[in-house]
Amino acid sequence: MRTPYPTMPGTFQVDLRGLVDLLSRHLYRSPDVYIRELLQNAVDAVAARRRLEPGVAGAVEIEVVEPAHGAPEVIITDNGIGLTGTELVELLATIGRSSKRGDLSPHRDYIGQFGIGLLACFLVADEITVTTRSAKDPDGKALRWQGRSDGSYDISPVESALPAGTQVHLRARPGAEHRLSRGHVLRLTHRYGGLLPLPVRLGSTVVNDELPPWELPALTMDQERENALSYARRVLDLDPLDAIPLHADGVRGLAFVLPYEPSPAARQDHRVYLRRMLLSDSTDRLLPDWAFFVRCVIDADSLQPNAARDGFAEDARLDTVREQLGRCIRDHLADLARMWPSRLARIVAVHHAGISALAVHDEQCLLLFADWLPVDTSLGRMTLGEHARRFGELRFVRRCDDFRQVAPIAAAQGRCVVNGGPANVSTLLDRLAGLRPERDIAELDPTEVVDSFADLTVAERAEVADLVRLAESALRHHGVGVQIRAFAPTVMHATFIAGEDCRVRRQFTGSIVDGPVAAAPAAQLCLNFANAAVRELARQARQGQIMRVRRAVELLYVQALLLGHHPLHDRELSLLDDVVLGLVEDRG
Ligand SMILES: Nc1ncnc2c1ncn2[C@@H]1O[C@H](COP(=O)(O)OP(=O)(O)OP(=O)(O)O)[C@@H](O)[C@H]1O
Repeated sequence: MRTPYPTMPGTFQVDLRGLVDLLSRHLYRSPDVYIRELLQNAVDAVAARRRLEPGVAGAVEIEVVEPAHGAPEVIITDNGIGLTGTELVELLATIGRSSKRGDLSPHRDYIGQFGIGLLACFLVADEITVTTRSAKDPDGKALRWQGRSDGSYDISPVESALPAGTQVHLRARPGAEHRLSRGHVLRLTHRYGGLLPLPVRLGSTVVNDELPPWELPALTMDQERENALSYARRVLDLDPLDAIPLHADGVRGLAFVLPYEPSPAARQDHRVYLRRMLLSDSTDRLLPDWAFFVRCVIDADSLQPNAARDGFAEDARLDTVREQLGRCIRDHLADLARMWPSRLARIVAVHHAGISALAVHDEQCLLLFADWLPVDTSLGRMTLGEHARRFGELRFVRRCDDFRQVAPIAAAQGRCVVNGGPANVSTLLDRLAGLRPERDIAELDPTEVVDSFADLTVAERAEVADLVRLAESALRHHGVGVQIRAFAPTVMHATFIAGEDCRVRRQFTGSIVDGPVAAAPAAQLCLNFANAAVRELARQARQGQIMRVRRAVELLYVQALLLGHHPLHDRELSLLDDVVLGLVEDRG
């Protein structure tokens, strides 16, 4: 009995339509890559011929035929190695077979390697016609291979004598006509082949008459920089803050410092060429993550493209190049610090958030940028370098809330306290303290600020004794003690002083008090004797205005909490409500 399946060993069949669909939907970003694949095959074919005949001058010609009726056609001709009959069958009619791969690794002279690039033509045409004559066989005839998107193909001899090389002919499939129009092909050829090192002509126009920006003639470094900056303006539509020359193993290029702060989550859209052929202008992961403030243009001849050709394969070589490119950027910035500090200051002003993130992990970077990083202080925003020049020692608080509380008091005393609250700042200051001990950088405990307040004289203490007693009894069940000192600014009635554990307790339990009221209060309300209203309260306390004084103290307590950005919990809200009600009813 016959089985419904073959019992002999078989070979895989490929559904070409399915494969083309896969390429167009999942591998390539756009059907326009067909021009890139054709150009790349032509350039590789010339490279292969040069291995055979070293002096040969390669050339690529593109012709677009736009008939009045009917679909446009594109013909691309090269004077490369060409193909023999056997190679036609083996290479063109076998998906995944490539002449450009060595046994183990891809050949360094070629851009292609996967043996699927030609299939990209099926994204825009139903039929590919390749007419070719091999340079390896001078007496051989030219051959024509016609492949169709249903997977069938024919090979036939060509009677007319043709020079060695290959011609690929495409007719636009319905719906893809615009992709084969002259204007579109010119744009694509210019985009993908604009820097190719052999002449590429479309009709009589040479498409690639430009040099890469890093090869433009320049007599001075300033001219070199100007060349790079004007390239960025013209080609990338970017007005960069600076241009950084890039050199790595088999890689040349430029990095442009973005004139705006990019989101750290944004892709790094780099423009990358492989052997002078544009792979993509939105390649990610070419630089270390920290370098998100630059956009690069590079040409590589040592890296392997990925199959989609929109970037490079993640391998050890890319790791090395990434590291080397990162070093170029870092060295350049170090040069700026020494020679053009104002240029560096402009860069840091725009990108300090990114640079701080980098400096957290990178000691050298921290030392390099430390003086240029801006920080908020009680005396205004300034760079760490300026701070060091003006104040010597640096004291910082870790949290923005502490800073808000301490800053007005410190400022009134002419004291410079740095806000370590924003992302990375206190981590950087901790690291800098270790790396540069001579800078005398240390954390300031916000409760220490009270130590700088003036103590009252014996007479003044007697004057405020009743107020202290009343205030303590009003705030005891909140776990808050009371002191009276004199401090600037005089408009400030009071400040709330709480250590970190008290703050945490407040945050999680809504109360400073942990269980029964503690013997020693965990936090202090420090009333300001230099403030006129507080002195008036002391007077009223002496006159026995108990309720009025209690209400005012409760109000000052809530006000001090708000000034210190401590969230109000039910206890304080109802206290505030009570005070307001008292005022409205005039119970004071
Ligand atoms: N213009 C050409 N001249 C000579 N040989 C060619 C030409 N175009 C294609 N070929 C041959 O056909 C093979 C398959 O081409 P294809 O573009 O599909 O893949 P590839 O260039 O080898 O690799 P990749 O998929 O990475 O582009 C090539 O390896 C090459 O041998």
